[in-house]
Amino acid sequence: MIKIVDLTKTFNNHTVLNNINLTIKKGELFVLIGPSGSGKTTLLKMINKMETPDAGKIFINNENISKIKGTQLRRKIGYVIQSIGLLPHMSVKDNILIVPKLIKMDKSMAERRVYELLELVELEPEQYINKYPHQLSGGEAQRVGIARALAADPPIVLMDEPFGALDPITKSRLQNQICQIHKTLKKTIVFVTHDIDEAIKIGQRIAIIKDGQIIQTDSPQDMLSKPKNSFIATFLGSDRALKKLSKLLVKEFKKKADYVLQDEKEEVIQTNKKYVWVVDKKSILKGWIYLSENAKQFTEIDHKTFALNDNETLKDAVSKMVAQSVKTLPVCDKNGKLTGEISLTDIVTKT
Ligand SMILES: Nc1ncnc2c1ncn2[C@@H]1O[C@H](COP(=O)(O)OP(=O)(O)OP(=O)(O)O)[C@@H](O)[C@H]1O
Repeated sequence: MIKIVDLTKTFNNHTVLNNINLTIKKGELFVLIGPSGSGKTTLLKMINKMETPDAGKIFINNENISKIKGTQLRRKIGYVIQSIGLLPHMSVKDNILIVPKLIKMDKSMAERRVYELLELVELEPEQYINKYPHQLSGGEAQRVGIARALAADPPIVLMDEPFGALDPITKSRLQNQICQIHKTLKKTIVFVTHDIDEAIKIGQRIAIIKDGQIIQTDSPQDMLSKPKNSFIATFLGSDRALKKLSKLLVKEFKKKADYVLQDEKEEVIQTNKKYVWVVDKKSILKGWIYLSENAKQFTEIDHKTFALNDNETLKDAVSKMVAQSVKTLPVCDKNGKLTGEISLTDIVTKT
């Protein structure tokens, strides 16, 4: 959908982007990451013609954007920036309505859209619609910024370090929201950040840019498994094996768990296994039995704190194993029903 061909940009004899080639697929959440000054913002701004290239071309849906007027192009591309850029004298509603008004969207449809979008970014419409930017927290203002970028239903949204200034908890919530919005609306999102954890968390593909050149483009998993060179490996961090685990879900790695019914736990016989899970008649996890050569020891457990659920990551699994000093953990559904188990050996050998 967005094709960048041999793109070069120079500011005052300094080549900021050097022969960039990149294709971003339709509906993809694509992350551009790199050190400060590496040219990320400049590249983003060229996609919506806020900057013009010195050489090279950009195609959107096979159309060369040099043939499209900047103002016209920008109405079809949402743009979210770190400093948010909400107009201070306008209410939340009027800020969101800026582009719908410009494109002369039907008034009642536009107003309905404001409600829909505020709900989408999890801001209660009645509570926020008439507020002014100075009455919002940083996270709320950023969510209004996202709603505004989506107001005219653009197929592409560019996001330039949108969560850079937020505290870690708000940042994490908004990252989850962006992933959810991306899943629901299926927009093409180009997201600039210099936070590698953010890139790995939200990106379907990541391009790492350095001194105006793209060094590697890959899915987070592939990049973490096979960094192309030492710059990428350093950029990904010495804990990149753990980061890789943060992209893998328990449900994809769990295996069948052996169990006995609570009422029959006295009858457990020795096997070559060191333990067996204990469940009640409804398959709710109640504990485990440690089986040694000459003893059987039952330990009661609370599935809420001890077990994993399907949507936790393998990083969560390892962290819980370390915290609980065990090498295997049960996996339960939300009611505590045992659905499998996961072992440290499996994590180490299969990832
Ligand atoms: N309009 C401009 N005029 C002159 N130099 C510019 C202009 N815009 C950007 N630059 C320079 O181009 C280089 C790349 O800037 P850019 O903002 O694209 O980097 P970035 O990777 O987004 O950095 P950061 O992560 O710090 O935001 C920098 O050296 C910057 O000073």
